[in-house]
Amino acid sequence: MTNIKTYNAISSKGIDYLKAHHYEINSDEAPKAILLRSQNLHNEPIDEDVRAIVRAGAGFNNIPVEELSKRGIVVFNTPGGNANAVKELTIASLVLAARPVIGAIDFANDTRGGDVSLRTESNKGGYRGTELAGKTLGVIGLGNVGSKVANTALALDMDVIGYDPGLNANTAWRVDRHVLHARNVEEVLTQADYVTVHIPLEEKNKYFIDADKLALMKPTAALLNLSRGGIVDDSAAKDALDNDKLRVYITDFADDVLFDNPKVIITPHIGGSTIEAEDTSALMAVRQLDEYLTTGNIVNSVNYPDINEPFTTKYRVGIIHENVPNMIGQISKFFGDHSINIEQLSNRAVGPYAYTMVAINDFTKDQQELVKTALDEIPHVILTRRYVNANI
Ligand SMILES: NC(=O)c1ccc[n+]([C@@H]2O[C@H](COP(=O)([O-])OP(=O)(O)OC[C@H]3O[C@@H](n4cnc5c(N)ncnc54)[C@H](O)[C@@H]3O)[C@@H](O)[C@H]2O)c1
Ligand SMILES: O=C(O)CC[C@@H](O)C(=O)O
Repeated sequence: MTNIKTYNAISSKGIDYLKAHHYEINSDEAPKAILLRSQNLHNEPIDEDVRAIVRAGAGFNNIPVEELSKRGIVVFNTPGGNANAVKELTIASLVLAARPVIGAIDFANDTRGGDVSLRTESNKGGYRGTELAGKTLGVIGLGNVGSKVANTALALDMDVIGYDPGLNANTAWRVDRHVLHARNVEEVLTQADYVTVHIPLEEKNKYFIDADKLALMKPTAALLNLSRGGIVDDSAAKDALDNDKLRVYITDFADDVLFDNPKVIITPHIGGSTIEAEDTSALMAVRQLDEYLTTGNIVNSVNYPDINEPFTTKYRVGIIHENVPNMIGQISKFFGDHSINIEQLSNRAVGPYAYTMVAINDFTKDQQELVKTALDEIPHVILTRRYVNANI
């Protein structure tokens, strides 16, 4: 049985799927894959036998992707699996930024005893808020979460301006045509009454919202961060709040500098914490993992290109290699030189890496042995795996 090591609370739907597909979980065997949520893997040794790491979730800044890529370990995430959950908490956060709901609930509870009705009615004036309708929402990052937030805000009668230079033909269609596309982030920051960030924590996005960007925002604006700690410079946000340059800051990421500030609302990283999102993300994760381990198909990898082909031959060889010239030539020559007939060859590259999948029907034991030992010797090949079609 293939052992999968897990971290964090993975939905039982995902665990049951693995068990039903002949995997064992956290046994004494060396693990072939790791399944996790927010566990920080940066300083953890990764077992020699590990072939894949799957993040049941969107953000993968807790995984040392660059180092794993050099070892041929495929890292997956589950894009969109929890986007609706984050969207809903973002909308709740918008409401909390517009109306003093938390203070009002505390006040209502404190009126216990005596003529409750009279006391609540006569003091509720302190809990008046504003409406979202007619205000401008700025959405930074229009991916799986940001596009949903932008579209939903339109339904709340907000004007929405979005910024995402990474949109492409496949992703832009998700954004409603009534969302205004900003040419730069400054346009969003200067115009919005509410700014919400939905971008990954990559090197280039560290402290993306810093003191300079905060200074561009309206002093009456609210800032929402349900992306990651580290995307907003929390100290700069605190300064802006303390100096009345920002009205309210709502974040899903606790930070010491933010506690005990009446203008801050902190939730404990619960954006994706719904039953539905945890089930969906875990199921996506384990299906992608099983598909890779049994067929070589790569779906939703963050470090290698996706190749997802029907497995119609008896065998396949998956070759992870660097994205350099003449790899397909050398790989095809290798198969030709050893009289192995290629039924189909797929190749895709992304950044410094590429993946080649070779489909084969007639494949003798000697040839299979040769592929295992000699194909890896081609310069720039990182690793080679053979897959056998159990249905043929
Ligand atoms: N709070 C939570 O529990 C929770 C849950 C899910 C996701 N997240 C976080 O939210 C992030 C976004 O999630 P998603 O599912 O929408 O990811 P996604 O990959 O679908 O979308 C991210 C978008 O951000 C854009 N982007 C990147 N850098 C940008 C920048 N500097 N300016 C503008 N746009 C930029 C990309 O082009 C992409 O379209 C995740 O990376 C994760 O860190 C948090
Ligand atoms: O797993 C979680 O609880 C959080 C997930 C979230 O941060 C994500 O990036 O998808």
